[in-house]
Amino acid sequence: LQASSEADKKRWTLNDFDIGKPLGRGKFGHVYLAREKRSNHIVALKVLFKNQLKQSQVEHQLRREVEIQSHLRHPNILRLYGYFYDQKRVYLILEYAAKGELYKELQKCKYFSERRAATYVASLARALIYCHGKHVIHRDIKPENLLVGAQGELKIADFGWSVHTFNRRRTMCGTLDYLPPEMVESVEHDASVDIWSLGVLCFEFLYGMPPFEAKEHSDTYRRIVQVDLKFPAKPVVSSAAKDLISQMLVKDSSQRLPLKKVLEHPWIVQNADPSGIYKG
Ligand SMILES: CC(C)NC(=O)[C@H]1CCC[C@H]1Nc1nc(Nc2ccc(C(=O)N(C)C3CCN(C)CC3)cc2)ncc1C(F)(F)F
Repeated sequence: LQASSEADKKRWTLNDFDIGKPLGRGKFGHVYLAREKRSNHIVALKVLFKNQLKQSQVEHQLRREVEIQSHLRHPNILRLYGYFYDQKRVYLILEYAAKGELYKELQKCKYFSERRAATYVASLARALIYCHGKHVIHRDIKPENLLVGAQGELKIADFGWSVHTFNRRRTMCGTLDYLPPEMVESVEHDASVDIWSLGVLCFEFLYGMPPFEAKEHSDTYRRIVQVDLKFPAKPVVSSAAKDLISQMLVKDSSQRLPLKKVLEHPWIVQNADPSGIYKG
């Protein structure tokens, strides 16, 4: 698509696109496969209803997130090419991830092999190092927010909702599982919240469930703030993987393993495919 410096330099309209099949439902509307007519470029078109955005007071957050997202350029971060709106809807022109939603793949496989998990964790660590380098945090990296590109590469695709779910609303409806202690206790937090969430994600990749899961929210809260980390006996997971997870799920955010050190951890070095692509 027209690589403009600002996503909104080009005035896009619906007429610029042929709309294809629906890809599924996002929180505030549907996502469609679409083709930009001039370039024949395939994209995903996310349609958000203005009245729903208004009801949930997310318009300004969406605007800020679109602003951030349109300036991020990384192979493991889903591109936002631009946006436009009409009377009732906002349309986001997004990169199409050909292999769909990672959480569905995780549900299907139950849990991933150590090589697959390590490859994904390494590519996410690289994406987060890039984001932190641009002072962008809260890339809400739970499985539901990860998509898979045509070559099997992971794409962080959460823009918008991480800010939305991140504030008090997340404690109302979104999953708590990924919240680090300082967010559960709603005290100051910084980029190290993403190290915690990556640790939670690594655990869920290997065991098929997040580490502090509990029936009641109050129990999940308690398990998080107490860092009640227990590794199940099954499936069998290497001690190197458990060591890495234990160094990321640390209550004191300043003591969490820095992302650069995550990439140097023996478990990652020995298991992650350097290309960031899991070849099975
Ligand atoms: C991160 C965010 C929270 N999630 C989302 O936005 C979700 C909400 C709905 C779709 C997805 N959003 C996107 N999805 C894709 N690709 C894609 C998705 C699904 C399939 C798939 O498995 N089917 C169509 C299958 C095909 C088989 N049938 C049976 C079921 C659906 C294949 C490719 N690319 C970009 C986006 C994006 F993000 F740009 F919008």
